[in-house]
Amino acid sequence: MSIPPRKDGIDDESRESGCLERPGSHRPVRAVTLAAVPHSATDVRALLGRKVVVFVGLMGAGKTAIGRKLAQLLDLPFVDSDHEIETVSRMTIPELFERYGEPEFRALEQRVIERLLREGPRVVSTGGGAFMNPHTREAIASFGVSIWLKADLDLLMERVAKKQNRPLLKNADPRAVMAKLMADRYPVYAQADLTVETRDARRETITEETLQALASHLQGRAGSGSAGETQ
Ligand SMILES: Nc1ncnc2c1ncn2[C@@H]1O[C@H](COP(=O)(O)OP(=O)(O)OP(=O)(O)O)[C@@H](O)[C@H]1O
Ligand SMILES: O=C(O)C1=C[C@@H](O)[C@@H](O)[C@H](O)C1
Ligand SMILES: [Mg+2]
Repeated sequence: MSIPPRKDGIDDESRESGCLERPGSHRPVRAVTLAAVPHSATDVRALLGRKVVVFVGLMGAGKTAIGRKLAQLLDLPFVDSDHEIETVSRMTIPELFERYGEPEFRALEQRVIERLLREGPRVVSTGGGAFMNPHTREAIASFGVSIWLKADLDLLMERVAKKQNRPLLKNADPRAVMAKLMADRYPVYAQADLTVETRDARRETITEETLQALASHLQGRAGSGSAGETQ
């Protein structure tokens, strides 16, 4: 009794040698799948040139945590705009909101981010509302590559519950506030050059995924085609 042919029509010898024969041809074709080769941080740093990497997204998405790690990989300085605002004003963000109100905070945020963008290649993590300012968006588009770190509501709420330093969430129903911010802001964040979906995974994992998305985006600009882009 002969062994019935496999359903895929590939005989065992061809499968083991990795060689298939095209129907109607006698030229063997090697059946190998080329795995995508990950880009090194050094390559990505070179592709970046003078551009600033800018993280945008909602409170708790991990802009500060992932931005800092990505900066280490790229061997670039890291600046968090919220921290920079606190340094120049010598006040905490809750104090700034309380004493001067949100519009003053937003004006200072715009000035600080514009300065950071002009100071040369670096990784900048912005505060959650920064990208909603059209002037800031324009400046980021001129000087930087923007990355939206996108997260779902449960993850954001789990993360922001740990600290009480976010004035917008000082509310009886912070989850409803966050849901409203998602509805208002996600269409604007979607204008970022890249979107990286984040989740409950190790910081190193999300950082590596971000590095690879950035590499694909920058390569797409240098050559043809791109991956991991929003638009
Ligand atoms: N991948 C991760 N795994 C575990 N914890 C994380 C991860 N990313 C961030 N966190 C934690 O979640 C919290 C929020 O992260 P982070 O401060 O980086 O968010 P953010 O986007 O900068 O928020 P904000 O806009 O309020 O500054 C922090 O306590 C941080 O340590
Ligand atoms: O989402 C926002 O509007 C904010 C986020 C924080 O990073 C701070 O910039 C501030 O609490 C406002
Ligand atoms: Mg932050």
